[in-house]
Amino acid sequence: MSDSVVTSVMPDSDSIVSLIDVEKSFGKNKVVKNMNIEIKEGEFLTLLGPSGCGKTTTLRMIAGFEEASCGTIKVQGVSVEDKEPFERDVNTVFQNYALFPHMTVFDNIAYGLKIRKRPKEEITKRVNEMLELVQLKGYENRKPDALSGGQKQRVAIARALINNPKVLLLDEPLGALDLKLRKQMQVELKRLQKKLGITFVYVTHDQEEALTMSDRIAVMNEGVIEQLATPREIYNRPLTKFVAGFIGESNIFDGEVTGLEDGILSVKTSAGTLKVKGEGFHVGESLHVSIRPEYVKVSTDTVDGFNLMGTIKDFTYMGTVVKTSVDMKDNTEIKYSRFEKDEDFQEGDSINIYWNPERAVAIKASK
Ligand SMILES: Nc1ncnc2c1ncn2[C@@H]1O[C@H](COP(=O)(O)OP(=O)(O)OP(=O)(O)O)[C@@H](O)[C@H]1O
Repeated sequence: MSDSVVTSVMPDSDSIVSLIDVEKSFGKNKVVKNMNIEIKEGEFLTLLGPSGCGKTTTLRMIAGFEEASCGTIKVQGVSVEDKEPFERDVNTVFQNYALFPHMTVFDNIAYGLKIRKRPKEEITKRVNEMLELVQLKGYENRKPDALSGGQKQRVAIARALINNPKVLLLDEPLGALDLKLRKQMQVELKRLQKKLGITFVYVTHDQEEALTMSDRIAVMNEGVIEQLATPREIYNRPLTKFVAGFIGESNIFDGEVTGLEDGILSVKTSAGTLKVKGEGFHVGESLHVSIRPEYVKVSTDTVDGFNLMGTIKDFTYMGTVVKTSVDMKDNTEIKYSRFEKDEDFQEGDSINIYWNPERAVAIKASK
């Protein structure tokens, strides 16, 4: 991976979990490659990426359910290779809740303290605190079967939190919930994490969920971290073509630098010429340019530095925004979005596309 990704890793001093050159292979299949992450105490860090990119495997290595093929994993500065999962100061919440079906809510939550043989009064007090925390007071005598998906997940979270872990590992914890409940639980979980100050390492393939909840996101692709940064940075300054395409919606062009002036690059693409702000590029260099649909502007006149002509294909009403698709001469499609339909234009109209070059992102072709 690039140097710039490595330098965005936080210093070791305030990290609670460190992955240093961690790799994992199943047979000949290397599914996690050269992974370096420093997770800070109290941080909400999300591993985000498409199915099969190695998120769960990474989480399972931190938890101790999977052994790293090489590299070092530290929790609170101490290497955990030789420690069993229960000896690590981490707890895991799974997508399928993994509750004990024959036990009541109370007993499920109490489980971690019971196996540690804590006094009865302490267990009752702590379980009641947890019930309050996850808003399940009154449900203590129910069995998991008599709970909704959201309630089951709250029990799973309470059960994981009762031991006061330093780090909570969450593997797609909201994956089984319907959209509305999922959104509600996202807010609840984030609030809970802030309130308790516990470090969360969260796995999801849902980019919107990651953007909403995380302090930082590690975007993974084929076992590699492509970018590790804040949601805002990831959204506004994607470092690779993959990140630009995976997070939110983007129009992505492949092109070549034909000129540069005051930090603005002129770029030739098969759809036409365009402008983008970019540093560290030279004339003749290949690159990708990414522009979000909300920043694309249209005009009947040509705009200085741009020669992106297209024909409006259709308008799609998306609820809050109207998305317009434009056919370009190279058979690619550019999308732009507005809160309301642009009354000046109709399907079939020829238009010029342009944008503020500072809103577009120049990405090195090697990435
Ligand atoms: N025990 C195993 N044996 C062999 N291959 C495995 C094993 N566990 C995972 N893999 C493979 O490792 C790769 C990464 O899997 P992993 O579950 O970490 O991906 P993921 O990003 O969490 O995906 P998803 O979002 O679908 O859960 C996949 O190709 C998977 O098939």
